[in-house]
Amino acid sequence: MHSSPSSSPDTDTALLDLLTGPARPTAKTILPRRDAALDPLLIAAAFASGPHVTRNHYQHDFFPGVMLPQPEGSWDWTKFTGEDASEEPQRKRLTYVSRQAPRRQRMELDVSQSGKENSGLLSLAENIPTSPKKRRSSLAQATGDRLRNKVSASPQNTTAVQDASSPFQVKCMARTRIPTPHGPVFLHLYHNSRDSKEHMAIVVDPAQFSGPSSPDTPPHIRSQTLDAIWSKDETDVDRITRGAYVGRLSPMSQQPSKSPVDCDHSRTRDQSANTHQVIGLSDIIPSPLIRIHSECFTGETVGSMRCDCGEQLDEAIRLISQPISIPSLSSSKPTRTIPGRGAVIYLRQEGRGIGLLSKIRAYNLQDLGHDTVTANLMLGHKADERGYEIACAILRDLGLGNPDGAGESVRVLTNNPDKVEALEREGIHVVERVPMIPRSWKTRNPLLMALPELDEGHVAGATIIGGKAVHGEDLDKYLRTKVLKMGHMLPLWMEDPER
Ligand SMILES: Nc1nc2c(ncn2[C@@H]2O[C@H](COP(=O)(O)OP(=O)(O)OP(=O)(O)O)[C@@H](O)[C@H]2O)c(=O)[nH]1
Repeated sequence: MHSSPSSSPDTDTALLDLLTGPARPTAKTILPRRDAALDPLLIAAAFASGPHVTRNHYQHDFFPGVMLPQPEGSWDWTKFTGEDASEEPQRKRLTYVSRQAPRRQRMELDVSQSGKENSGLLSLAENIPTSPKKRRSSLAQATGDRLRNKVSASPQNTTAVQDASSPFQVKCMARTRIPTPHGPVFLHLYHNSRDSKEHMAIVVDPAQFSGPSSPDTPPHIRSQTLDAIWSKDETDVDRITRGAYVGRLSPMSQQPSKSPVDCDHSRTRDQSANTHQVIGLSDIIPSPLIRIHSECFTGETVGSMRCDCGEQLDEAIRLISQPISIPSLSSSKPTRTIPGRGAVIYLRQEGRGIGLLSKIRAYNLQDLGHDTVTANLMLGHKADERGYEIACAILRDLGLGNPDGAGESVRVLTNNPDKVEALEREGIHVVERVPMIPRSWKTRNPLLMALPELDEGHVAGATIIGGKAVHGEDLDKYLRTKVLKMGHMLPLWMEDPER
């Protein structure tokens, strides 16, 4: 506002007040500061009542916020309630709900229960504590003999690892059909009595959609524990809902599977084996192709190019799904083709068993120049902390790897010699190791580029399911470390880029 030359300052102020109202009194005008900043400790001590308040109360946060690193006097005193210090502070109690059955109940698993359908493994496996490393030995030792007896008493309901020192069981809780870019698979979810993780089996066996197996076809790959009758009260709908059905499930087709005791899985397999012996079919039908795969969230879900795990999972399903040509036994019959068959056992052991948290830290150490192995060691882990006992129990449940019992030998997709050794140690009969050559190596290595199986469709792209080949500095380093430090059986062809 401009004041007119004729107006006085008083008139101007009066006019201003008229238009805007009188100036508000400020805190400064009402309560002028007379003193220095107050010491919050002194004030807290003044408010505290009784001699029981000592200086230790300050150290133990008796006066919340007083000890926080704030400028002196800046603590918000409106938060101070002035409560009697002799009273216990009211703490909000959280309610913890345990998924674990009481210890007494877990330990009471008895041979006497073994005749009872659905009594043992289900409750045991569903109530396994979440820290398997600490609990493993005590639970296994305490219940060892009882569980072993139990398994032998009801073989159709559980599949046990045959290692007497650490007996445990697996049970297929549910199965469903999953369509993939490579064809349909059956996803099986397993519980086990050693850890609380949901390990899985991805079974490739599309022949199951075409009806029961016949003497001149390989046996279907099915879970014995899934097909078992779990309880007397179980209805057909219950069985179908958990995946115990045959053929292709649809609104028009809903046929529950029979218990292995009734149709006898083992007999079916034995019969097939016998038939194979007579006509020599087992010699010409290759053993099912399997892969034991360890979870890799970064590689499989995020599409990380630090490793080739996503690609390996995809490649394994692709290779297992490839149709199999069977030469004819008689000259009058033509060569025939049967659908590919096998399984990926998907183990929840992220980061070679060290877990996702440690793996993420290991990646940062790798960025600092360390390789996969030294990064693990620097974090106090072993280079590889995985175990394969659960995988073997799942294989057995699926009738794989145990030709002496009711199963078939297997071919294993891996470059890792430790895996083959671990499977054989557990009694899995491996007839062949099939190498997993990284897709990018097939496209970049001049020696491998001529491979007839090289799929033109898999040239460049992402690493996740249905993806293509990728390569990069991190991945090259990762693969080199596998070959040079972990003994993976891959033909190393590229120069060390850091030289
Ligand atoms: N600790 C750690 N784990 C990793 C790293 N990269 C991938 N992994 C994990 O390694 C596991 C896969 O292991 P691989 O060595 O690729 O495969 P393998 O199963 O031993 O060998 P192959 O059968 O030949 O593929 C998964 O659990 C991944 O999460 C890494 O840099 N550090």
